[in-house]
Amino acid sequence: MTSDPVLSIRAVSKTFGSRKALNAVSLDVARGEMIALIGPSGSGKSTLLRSIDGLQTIDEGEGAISAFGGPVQAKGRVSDQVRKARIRIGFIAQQFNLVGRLSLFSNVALGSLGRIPLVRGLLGAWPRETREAAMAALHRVGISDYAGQRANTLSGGQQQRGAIARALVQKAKIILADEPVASLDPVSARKVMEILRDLNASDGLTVIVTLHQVDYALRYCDRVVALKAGNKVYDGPADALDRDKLIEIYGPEFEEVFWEGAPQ
Ligand SMILES: Nc1ncnc2c1ncn2[C@@H]1O[C@H](COP(=O)(O)OP(=O)(O)OP(=O)(O)O)[C@@H](O)[C@H]1O
Repeated sequence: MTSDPVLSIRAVSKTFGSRKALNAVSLDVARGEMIALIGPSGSGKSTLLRSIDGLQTIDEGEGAISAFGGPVQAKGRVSDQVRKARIRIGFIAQQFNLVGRLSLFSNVALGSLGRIPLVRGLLGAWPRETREAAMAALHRVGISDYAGQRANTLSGGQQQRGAIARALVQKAKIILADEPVASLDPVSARKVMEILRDLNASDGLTVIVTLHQVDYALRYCDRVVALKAGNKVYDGPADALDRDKLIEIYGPEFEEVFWEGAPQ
């Protein structure tokens, strides 16, 4: 890990009606970090991730988010340069977001849009470089055997790996994964987390992943950021997140957020 900041989040708030989903949250992320974003349901995790990708505007009047040194948004306005940042950010959602009637291969090749003309993508006339990149990405996540299969016939775990492969074809340097394992069985979930971890460790990708399973956060991530009711209540090493802190974040029922056993 180097200390180059790839993301800077400054005093970001987001209000929906009378509810403050984020309350003056600040966060710096260095290149090559793997961060778990945890917190109870409704604590603001998705809102923060979506704000980082410019998919969600933050409150007017304060706050700024930049990526790779360029602005994403500030004071309630998305920057007109947001595309420059977004092309290097891969967003992985809980519900896979593949185009069901297209093949896995086509879905992964779609990651190159933004670099090649849309019409070529729509016609499936992928340049050789894209075809090679798509197959390499499918190999990388271990599902190249399914390249020709329609996305809506793949298992959840395969679809999620496909979404990661698409981010690789996009040449993303940051992966924002919003509850990527929430709909998966434990074996598929672990595989997806291992792939994210490997992309982080071997390729130096910066990963921020929201998780409901705190044991996964502790096992796969070095740094944990916890939100509670829109406030950042923990930001530090995963191994310093002790029982008392977990009770503070989740309340006395905190053991329920562990899939495979809570620390004693
Ligand atoms: N588009 C929206 N309109 C109104 N309220 C919203 C909207 N998006 C989020 N919220 C509210 O903002 C708060 C934070 O939501 P968010 O989805 O960021 O939480 P979360 O921590 O990701 O939750 P979960 O773990 O359940 O996915 C919640 O109270 C939610 O109801």
